[in-house]
Amino acid sequence: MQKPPVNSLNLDLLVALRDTLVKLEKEKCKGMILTSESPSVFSAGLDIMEMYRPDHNRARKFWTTLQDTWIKLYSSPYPTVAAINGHSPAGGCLLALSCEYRVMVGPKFTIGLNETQLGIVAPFWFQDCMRNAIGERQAELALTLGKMFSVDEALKVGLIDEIAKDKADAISKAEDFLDEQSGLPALARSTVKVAFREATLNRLLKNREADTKMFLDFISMPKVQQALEMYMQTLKKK
Ligand SMILES: CC/C=C\C/C=C\CCC/C=C/CC(=O)SCCNC(=O)CCNC(=O)[C@H](O)C(C)(C)COP(=O)(O)OP(=O)(O)OC[C@H]1O[C@@H](n2cnc3c(N)ncnc32)[C@H](O)[C@@H]1OP(=O)(O)O
Repeated sequence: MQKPPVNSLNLDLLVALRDTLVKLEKEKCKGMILTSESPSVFSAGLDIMEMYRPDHNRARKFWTTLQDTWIKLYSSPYPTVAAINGHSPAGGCLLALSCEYRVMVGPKFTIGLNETQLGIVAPFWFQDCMRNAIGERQAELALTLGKMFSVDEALKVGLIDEIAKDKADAISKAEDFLDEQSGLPALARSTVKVAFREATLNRLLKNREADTKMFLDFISMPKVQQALEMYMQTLKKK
């Protein structure tokens, strides 16, 4: 990802990500490493400006493109690794969680689904991804608190798989993971992957329109708009 300053996921970046994932699948990609050009941020998550005082049609397109991107990434037949070389809150954490393996550069960055802290709610499929990685108990604790994990905490709870000392080390560890996968029969590998992920995928596939409506209704609430405005001001003041 290369959208300075913080790889916030606006409609343009999501379209680019989705189209890349579609292309990789068509071209029978052997493996993908998702990382960031920024030296300190993997992705700041959804672009708050896409939710603040939104145009209804654009907001719908934004959300359905996010759903498409997640579905493509989560169900990709080829192996995927997140080389998390910076902070990874909310939607950034979702992207990492949707890969098969996570290597994160330590020690100073943070990762987690922090939505509760902003007065917004992580959608059920964000929650499902966290639950699938760290288990029901730890996911409930993390999501209700909107907890951002340090790299050590993330490793301990199973949110990431390995710690790297810098980006080059993260890429090298990610390549080791991909090398290990490359010797396996591709169809067997991808069938097992999709079997593990099917229930989570189907939950969104069967409820896409309801999920979109919930998002549009939610961001239309004056209280939510107020919370987003205050949050943007805090970020700008910083
Ligand atoms: C019942 C209801 C059910 C369902 C509801 C449905 C849906 C609701 C939607 C829920 C989903 C939300 C998922 C999300 O992803 S929300 C976004 C959460 N993201 C964050 O909280 C991250 C915020 N950013 C930061 O913490 C820091 O920026 C970060 C640590 C990433 C980097 O810090 P750094 O010091 O390097 O940079 P900053 O100076 O803070 O930022 C630089 C500029 O970038 C702007 N910025 C930062 N983050 C965002 C963002 N997410 N969107 C838009 N813009 C962002 C920041 O304001 C700075 O701008 P300038 O001051 O330079 O103009």
